[in-house]
Amino acid sequence: MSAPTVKAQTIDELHSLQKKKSAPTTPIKGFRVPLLLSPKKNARNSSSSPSGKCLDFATLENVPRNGNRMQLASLASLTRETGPKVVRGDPASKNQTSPRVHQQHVAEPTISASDSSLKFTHVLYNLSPAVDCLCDKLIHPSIYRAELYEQAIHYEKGSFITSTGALATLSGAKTGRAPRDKRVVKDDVTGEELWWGKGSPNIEMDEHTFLVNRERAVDYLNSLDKVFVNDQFLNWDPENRIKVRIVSARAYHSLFMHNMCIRPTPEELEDFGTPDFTIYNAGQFPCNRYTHYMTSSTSIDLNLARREMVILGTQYAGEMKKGLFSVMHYLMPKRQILSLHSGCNMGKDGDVALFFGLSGTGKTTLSTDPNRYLIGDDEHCWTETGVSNIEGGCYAKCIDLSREKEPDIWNAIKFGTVLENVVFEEHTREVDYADKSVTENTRASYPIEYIPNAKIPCVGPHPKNVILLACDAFGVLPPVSKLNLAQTMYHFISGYTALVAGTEEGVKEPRATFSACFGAAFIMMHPTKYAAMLAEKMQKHGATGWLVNTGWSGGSYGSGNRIKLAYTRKIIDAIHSGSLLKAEYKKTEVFGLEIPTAVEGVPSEILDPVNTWSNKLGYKDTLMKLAGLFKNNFEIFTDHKIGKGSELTGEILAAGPNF
Ligand SMILES: Nc1ncnc2c1ncn2[C@@H]1O[C@H](COP(=O)(O)OP(=O)(O)O)[C@@H](O)[C@H]1O
Ligand SMILES: C=C(OP(=O)(O)O)C(=O)O
Ligand SMILES: [Ca+2]
Ligand SMILES: [Mn+2]
Repeated sequence: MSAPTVKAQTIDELHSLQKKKSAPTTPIKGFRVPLLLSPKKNARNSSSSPSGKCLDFATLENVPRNGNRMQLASLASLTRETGPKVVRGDPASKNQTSPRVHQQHVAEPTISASDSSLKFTHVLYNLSPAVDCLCDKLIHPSIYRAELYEQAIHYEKGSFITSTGALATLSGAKTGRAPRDKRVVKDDVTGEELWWGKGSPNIEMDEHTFLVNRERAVDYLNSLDKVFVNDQFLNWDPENRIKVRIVSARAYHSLFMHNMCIRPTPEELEDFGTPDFTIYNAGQFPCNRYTHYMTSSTSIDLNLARREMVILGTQYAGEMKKGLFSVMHYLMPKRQILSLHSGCNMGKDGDVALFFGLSGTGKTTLSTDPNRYLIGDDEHCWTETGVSNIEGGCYAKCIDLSREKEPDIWNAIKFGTVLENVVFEEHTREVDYADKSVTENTRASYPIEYIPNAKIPCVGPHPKNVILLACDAFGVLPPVSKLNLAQTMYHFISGYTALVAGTEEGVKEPRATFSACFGAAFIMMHPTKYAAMLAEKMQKHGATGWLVNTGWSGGSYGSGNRIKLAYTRKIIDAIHSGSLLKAEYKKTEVFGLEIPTAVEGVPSEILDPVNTWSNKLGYKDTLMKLAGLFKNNFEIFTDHKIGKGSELTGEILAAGPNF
């Protein structure tokens, strides 16, 4: 589970991985991305520096509750009265002669002032370098995106425009999340409310250490000439919408969150007010590993009481998205709303399906279905009235992406899309999606409206089908099984998948992962809390549970093959249409799963995995091995009750493998 890191030893090496040196075609001298901004060697001393019209950072408490002013407090140091002066706009902007500042009090320099209080930090707010208030004119999203492109290309090495117009970026040394470096402040309240200890993703830190890291991040951000501030929303359910602010140092991060969160209208931005939650992303700067609770130079720190998150030592953008998801996993259940690590789509008749699954199991691929409306690919809420997407964008894996198999995702990779860690051909700027030189975890982040069938607003009625995706690299789980409620709960709490480890390490043996609620890295309370809510909702609304293996068939990884995406799609079609509910079923040994004898468009012999293995003994051994892993994993849950009565709990315990 450790964070994927990049294979390069130096920054230059990393950057050389990104571009493929093909045989030279026509040498196009000087063909590079044109510099769209007026370059200034020393932006700080440029004409943009205002004279005397700047302000000190106020502390959070001192700031007027006013949309325009709040943002200037974003970088407040908690320990110093004076600090860098904040101005709005791009320091390199030509026409920016006297930036307007949004607070009247002018700080008197004091003898104790440090150098940082003498400098300016420019805030690019929901990116508009224009100094005038952006609220009085309609700003097209394309302008935001173009400005962020310009910032990235001009200032961030490794940023390029690909042949389809996407922004290729590098996330640096970290190319995946770092769950072991996540810390959560344990105080009187969270100590009681959250899930701590074995199996829990919440590793404790104290308030003081949080403030140490917060100060480190804020000082780093303050030392820069400019920072980006995004004010956006989470959750398409208007009654449970959360206001988030992201303060970051890179245009890449700002564009990523612009795509991933819900984008406010200019009117909403004007009335934005105080955010409910703030991220300080100082990912280029490490934490001090001698700080208490730190075990590496990376730290992702969550403080629920302060409603803040601090990121140090990782530039992987997914930390922000999934960090906010953790926050929702705390806030929503407190309102009796179930938060879900799932994709979600809806048919023409309004039938909604949820797709649960760990990373790489197919949530994004299978919820993005040209025949259905996409509600969202990764994070949802289920309330008394139905489902809502938490996000405003999608984050697709793009390793081996093909136009033919995943046309909607392919076509979404265009201007405005952030393409992380992909390799492209130097002259044509065509991306080679098969190339894993930088990482296997290559990603595309795009606004949800880039998918033609997106359902805007991203809400829908109660789900009819709950699909649990497992990518079983052992190759013993059936391609599809119909689950009763107890089995659904058993598999939901287990959260199984087995992927193959990094291919280059020559790992032959698949590695099983059990991640409670198919998202143990993100849940904040005990898994049974979410499971009980899911059981209650599925029962109430008559939803059917399904287990779909998107992994191996005909043998484990190494001898078998991954089930063809086209077959999985046929299986999913049959679930959606209701035809699979009426199929004929038989029960498997050991796992006791109900499997259909036929599915339209899928060869019947693959439906029972035993048929696909030529080595029958090998099949049985592998099946027993997996069953044992399930049993071991479930041990920590046997003492917990699900829901009010003990009946369901007993049924759930009995719903696992029997041997
Ligand atoms: N049978 C299959 N079902 C689903 N995905 C498959 C299948 N075979 C290969 N894949 C690939 O597996 C990956 C699934 O990733 P993705 O949908 O992004 O996962 P998630 O959103 O759950 O993290 C995609 O790259 C997809 O092309
Ligand atoms: C973004 C992530 O989610 P997923 O792989 O589920 O799409 C992640 O786990 O970093
Ligand atoms: Ca995802
Ligand atoms: Mn996904």
